[in-house]
Amino acid sequence: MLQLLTSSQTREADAHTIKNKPISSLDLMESASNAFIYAFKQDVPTIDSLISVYCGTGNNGGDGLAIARLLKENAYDRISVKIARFSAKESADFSANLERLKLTGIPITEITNTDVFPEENAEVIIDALIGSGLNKALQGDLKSLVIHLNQLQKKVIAVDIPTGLPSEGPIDPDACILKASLCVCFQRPKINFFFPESAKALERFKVVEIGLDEQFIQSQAGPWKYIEEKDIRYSIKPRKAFSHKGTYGHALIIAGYTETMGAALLCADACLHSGAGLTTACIPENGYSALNSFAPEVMILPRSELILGKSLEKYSSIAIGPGLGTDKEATDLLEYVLNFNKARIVIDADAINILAANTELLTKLPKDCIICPHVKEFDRLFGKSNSWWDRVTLALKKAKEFNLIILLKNQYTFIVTPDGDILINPTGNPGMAVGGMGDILTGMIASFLAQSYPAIEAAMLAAYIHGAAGDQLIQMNSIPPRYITEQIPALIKRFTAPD
Ligand SMILES: NC(=O)C1=CN([C@@H]2O[C@H](COP(=O)(O)OP(=O)(O)OC[C@H]3O[C@@H](n4cnc5c(N)ncnc54)[C@H](O)[C@@H]3O)[C@@H](O)[C@H]2O)[C@@H](O)CC1
Ligand SMILES: [K+]
Repeated sequence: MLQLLTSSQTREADAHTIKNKPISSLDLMESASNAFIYAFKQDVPTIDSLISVYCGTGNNGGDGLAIARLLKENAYDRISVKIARFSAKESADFSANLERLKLTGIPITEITNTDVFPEENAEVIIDALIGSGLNKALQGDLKSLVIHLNQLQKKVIAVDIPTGLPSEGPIDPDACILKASLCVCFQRPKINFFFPESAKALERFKVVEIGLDEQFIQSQAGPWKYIEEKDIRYSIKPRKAFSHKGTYGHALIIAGYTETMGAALLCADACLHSGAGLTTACIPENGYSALNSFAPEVMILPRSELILGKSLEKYSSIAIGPGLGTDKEATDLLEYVLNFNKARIVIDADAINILAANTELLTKLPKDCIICPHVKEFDRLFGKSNSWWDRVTLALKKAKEFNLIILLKNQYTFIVTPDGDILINPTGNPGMAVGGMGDILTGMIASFLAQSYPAIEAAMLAAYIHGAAGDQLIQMNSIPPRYITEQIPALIKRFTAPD
């Protein structure tokens, strides 16, 4: 997993690398600028593009100056540089790069006030105004410049981070930010890239290596971790020779209601496709024939038997919630499952809403229980938050308080653990924003739990593979959740095979 850094940790990583590699800070800036050029060339391959590089006077601006020079060395020769000089401060590496730039003949314009902006006919703007050194909201001249640049509606490529976006912490919905179509960021994505509010700052990002000390970065403390494919490969266990269905556990899916039986079917079917040895669905009687034709491998536990107190002893995992409804019977079922207290449980959808209406049940959740709310379910359960940063911070507090794993759905799903980690899932795409998608995910988690994966791994595997299945279908505008299920067995096999 990639350890993500706050801006102050990034500064420490820069300083550590400079001291111990060793490398001069000017050479590190050169390395960062070269890495930017590498990504830039893939995105803007046409060397006669008109490019304007907007630079502040700190190190982000220093990068901008070096980038302009290196672009010229890479045959892009229609470049101009605009320096926003609204204060007398400039960093040493900015000054050194300005001297180097002056030798290239690239035209340099200084913007010292915002009464008149220089004419701008560039097709591409490179944003090197402010980077991770942002320490307050944009205001005054810099804010006017950013508003002006946004109004030009050009393609903007940001260096390290879009000007005005904080690297971490709540994103003010009214903040003035230079909107980038691409951000090329250094060594690690910024934590704030994973929150929906960052959509106003950037459309996509690419991460480039600049040569910071990886061992130092990975040893940093902090909850934010980014899941990689190798974590999935490391975690997945191959099916063994001489194994039988009993080896892979027995999952029970308690779900479905007359109007929402489909949720139960999708959930049980996804559980089956994710490798559980046996899957049983506890659904109302009017769903039996649908289940038998949709997924004949899935067995049935009559809802009436469970209500009468049927033992749960034989199930290795239980999923409860998809399409369950929130009536008295559903509440009784959830309470019955929680009182059993031995199962490995995943709670979703209506069962989360039942928890929200009966918060005393939260104290009955067994250790390492997984809940997988979307944003509305989360807010209903734990109260409203003003920003995603606040919401995920609250999830961290609640995960510790109730000893539970919270899988908070988002384009980048957050898996928040009682040990204080926030694992960010990188897979998935907007085509997956379709009803029923969460039911698939819940079935997958139940399946991995049944197969004895530790709960955090079960959540991580399910989130990653669910998203990866969606990414395999990226050519579809919207993806019916059933199609995700079809992808699962082969994807698991692929991640099991040696890389
Ligand atoms: N050696 C290093 O430390 C490296 C730094 N790099 C670059 O350096 C950047 C960070 O540079 P700096 O720390 O110099 O900071 P920035 O260049 O991001 O910002 C410059 C200065 O602007 C001022 N400022 C902050 N918020 C402001 C606001 N709202 N309005 C007006 N002024 C404001 C601050 O005094 C800050 O120091 C990174 O984003 C990256 O682009 C890279 O060159 C890699 C190596
Ligand atoms: K920037």
